[in-house]
Amino acid sequence: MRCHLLAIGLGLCLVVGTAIWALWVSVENWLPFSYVPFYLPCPKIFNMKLQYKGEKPFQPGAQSQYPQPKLLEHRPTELLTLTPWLAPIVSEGTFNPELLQSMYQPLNLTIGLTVFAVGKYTYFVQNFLKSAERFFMLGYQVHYYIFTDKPSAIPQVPLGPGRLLSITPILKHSRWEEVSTRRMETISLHIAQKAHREVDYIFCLDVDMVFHNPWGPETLGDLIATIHPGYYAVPRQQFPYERRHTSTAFVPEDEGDFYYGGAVFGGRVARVYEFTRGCHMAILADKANGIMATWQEESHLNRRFISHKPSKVLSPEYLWDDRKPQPPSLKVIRFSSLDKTTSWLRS
Ligand SMILES: CC(=O)N[C@H]1[C@@H](OP(=O)(O)OP(=O)(O)OC[C@H]2O[C@@H](n3ccc(=O)[nH]c3=O)[C@H](O)[C@@H]2O)O[C@H](CO)[C@H](O)[C@@H]1O
Ligand SMILES: [Mn+2]
Repeated sequence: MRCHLLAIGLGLCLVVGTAIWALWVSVENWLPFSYVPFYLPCPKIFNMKLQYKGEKPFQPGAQSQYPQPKLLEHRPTELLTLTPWLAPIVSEGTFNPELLQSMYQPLNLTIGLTVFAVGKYTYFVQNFLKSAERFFMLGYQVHYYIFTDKPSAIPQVPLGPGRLLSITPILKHSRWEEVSTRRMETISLHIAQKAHREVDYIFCLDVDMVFHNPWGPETLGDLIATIHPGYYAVPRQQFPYERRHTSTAFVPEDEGDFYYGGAVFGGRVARVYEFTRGCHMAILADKANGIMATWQEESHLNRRFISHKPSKVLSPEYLWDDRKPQPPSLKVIRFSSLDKTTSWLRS
């Protein structure tokens, strides 16, 4: 009798258990799919096929009178001029500005420039823009894209003909690391939503910097990286790459070409879209694991440039630091970061 009762009891438990499980499975299927907001990289936009502004055929320019290039001439500069994957390294003396101007000007190109000014960093916008109006891509159409949490704090700087400025309001994140890191996400979304229809090339620059000398078409290329002024003379083992295996930005000791700065990168708008989107995905993966890379998006940028080599590399002329004396190997400083009170700015 007791055996019978036990068997019935067990059977009942089994039936009830199965019923509860079946109910849970069906309820789970009914529940709407829920994302944690940060993990949501806007799937709709990322799956869109972008219709870019239109390919410009590259045609030889009109100018034919310029100094002859000589194969046997000694090196044009003390700096390396070519990477091992045959990308040019741009520095003074490696190019003829007039020749490049005559080749690129007829193409009627539009160059985008993204700058972020969140919180107290709006303080830098005036000098950044004034200096850009003097030196950045003169003679080309330029579209400045300013991202800020305080549009009213963006000063009116007179712009030359063919030069436009648009302001996109963004949220202020409380931690400065987050502000800096989120740039990859914002830039890729902005390219997908707008910039891919408006510009041919796009540069993404820090705002706490000023132009001191011309920045022209020598900087144009598919994917552009810039050598960081702090690490151009340092062995790769000492590069401040992310060294934790748990991060997607991890770089082993025996890998890496140059240490690139997060303050200057760019290229053809389609390539910058892919690049920033890739970095953003990697940042999201880290975020999911509770990791912030050592140098935030700069660590991810460096990781990505190892597997997605830049087609052109800018020398530290294009990313200098005013606190450092100009070394004899650099003939000009074109763009340089200001000495700033970091604790005040980031507070
Ligand atoms: C020498 C040095 O230490 N360089 C690192 C530092 O550069 P920086 O000290 O140059 O970083 P930063 O303070 O300039 O921040 C990067 C940019 O983000 C924007 N911004 C940042 C914070 C903020 O509150 N509001 C705002 O608008 C702004 O455009 C700024 O130029 O930090 C970066 C973070 O990615 C990189 O790791 C750099 O390697
Ligand atoms: Mn900076």
